[in-house]
Amino acid sequence: MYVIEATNLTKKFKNNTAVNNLNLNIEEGSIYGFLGPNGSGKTTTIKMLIGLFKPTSGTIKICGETVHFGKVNALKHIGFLPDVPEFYSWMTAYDFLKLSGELLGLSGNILDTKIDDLLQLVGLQNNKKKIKGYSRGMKQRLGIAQALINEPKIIFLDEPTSALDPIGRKEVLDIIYKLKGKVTVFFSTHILSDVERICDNVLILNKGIKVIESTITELKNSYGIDTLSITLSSKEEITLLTNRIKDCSWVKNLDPTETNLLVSVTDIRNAQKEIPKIVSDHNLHLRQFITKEPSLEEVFMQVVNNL
Ligand SMILES: Nc1ncnc2c1ncn2[C@@H]1O[C@H](COP(=O)(O)OP(=O)(O)OP(=O)(O)O)[C@@H](O)[C@H]1O
Repeated sequence: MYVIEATNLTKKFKNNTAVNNLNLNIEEGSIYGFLGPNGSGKTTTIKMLIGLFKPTSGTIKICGETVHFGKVNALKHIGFLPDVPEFYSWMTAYDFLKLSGELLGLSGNILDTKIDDLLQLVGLQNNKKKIKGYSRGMKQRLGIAQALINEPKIIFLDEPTSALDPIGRKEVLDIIYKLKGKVTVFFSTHILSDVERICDNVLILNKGIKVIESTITELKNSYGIDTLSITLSSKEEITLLTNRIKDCSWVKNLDPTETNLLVSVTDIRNAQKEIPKIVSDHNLHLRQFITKEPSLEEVFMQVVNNL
């Protein structure tokens, strides 16, 4: 079942088309990576999907209910963590979640149990500090807890890891991953390794237009450039191998450094057959031969730069 459906969604700001004819069909329970460079229209899309921006044209359905700008009917299904979340800094995490729950009409033991579970989920269960003493990572984790307080079917996370250090990012990604299958996560970012770690499907947006939508594996298979890393025993051997293969049709790029050669190839099977043969024919000392999968970052750069 699709929990987010957008049809021909467009948003114009005067002459600037921030989102252009975007179609989305997002499956329940998935972690959906919404990728794009700065200014590509990610936040504008999210704001339309959650009813904060009125689309110039197009329709949106959340869990089957049409989103009408200014009406809250479909919003009961969603939670939202903005890119820069705001908190009452004098409160503790518990106080803040209690207030958030009460504003949504929750109370008593039900709310207390929910708060305990959420604090546990985001690793803030024993924290008695006021929010003003929180790190950015702790604030993002509290923001995720707040977005989940009304047991939404979908949470929208707008660049939740962008301002975090590697440890903070890992903590946030681990929490998001734990939600897999339980809540649909719509996760916008420009940090590609984060998407690679946790997302099922990705969409790449560029200048408001959907460029690609697929699984990460399909994306890498279709657009990735494979690389071979070859280690020999001397610089002379690397120079010889570089000269022998530089004109082969399957070589896209060569990057020799001392005893190592990185070869980007267009036809991995041919490269895997021919390079060991050349190494053997010239009696070179092969110390390492590794096939490196393309990273999502390389794929992204290729897709966006080829437009
Ligand atoms: N309220 C607004 N008024 C006018 N233009 C806007 C407004 N909000 C966004 N824009 C423009 O729409 C385009 C898309 O912006 P948006 O913030 O959606 O991109 P983004 O992908 O979220 O970027 P970032 O990663 O930098 O947050 C940009 O050209 C931006 O200047």
